Amino acid sequence: MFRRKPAPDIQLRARIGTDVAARVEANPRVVNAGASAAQVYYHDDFLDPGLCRLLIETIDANRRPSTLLSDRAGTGFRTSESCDMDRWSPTIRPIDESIADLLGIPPEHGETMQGQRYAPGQQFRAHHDYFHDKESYWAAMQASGGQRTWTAMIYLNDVEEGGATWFPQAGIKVSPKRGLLLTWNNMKPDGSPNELTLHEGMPVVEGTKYIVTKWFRERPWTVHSG
Ligand SMILES: O=C(O)CCC(=O)C(=O)O
Ligand SMILES: [Fe+2]
Repeated sequence: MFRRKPAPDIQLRARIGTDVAARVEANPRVVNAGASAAQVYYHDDFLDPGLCRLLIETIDANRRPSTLLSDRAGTGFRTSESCDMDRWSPTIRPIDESIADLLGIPPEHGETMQGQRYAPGQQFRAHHDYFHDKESYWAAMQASGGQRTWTAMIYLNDVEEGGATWFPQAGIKVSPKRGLLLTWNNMKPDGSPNELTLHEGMPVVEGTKYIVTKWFRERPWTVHSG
């Protein structure tokens, strides 16, 4: 009898999941967040305060309303402001490379680091970072490096109140803390999308929240214009 082989992209995603998890598990500064439903880890003080401040200044100088890939979400879904960080700048590049090195993923797989700023009341409602292959954007994403595997986020400041990153189904809530890097695998260990990685950036109540986010693709990321 024939047993159908898993598609190659599923195998690739499974391998990335295993390799990255093994690498971060072996890093004494990385802590497993303890979710059984998803591979979630954090690293305290990943970025020093001076660099956090510099990134905040860059975000403030370049911010514009955040956008969404999905055509299904309504207004109010992602109300923050964002900007792309220039990966070739002498300050951003080493940070980019250190995140990639932490995970053991080649830097070329990383999308441009994105800065985000949330004022009081602003939020990013519950979503998945992986691409849904039924959505209209999928063909373009597949052509530009394929599925998103791991996400890495760094909180650039402490926030007076609110602004936690909440994974309601995996049962994890992380409060912003300057320099803390949070990372998770958007795929399951078998390489299929992990729906339990659903997460949201909860509304900021008091203060301003600044983060940078990197999404890693299964293959090298390429920008397609037009
Ligand atoms: O702001 C947060 O805590 C979450 C941000 C997020 O989910 C994202 O940028 O994909
Ligand atoms: Fe997200």
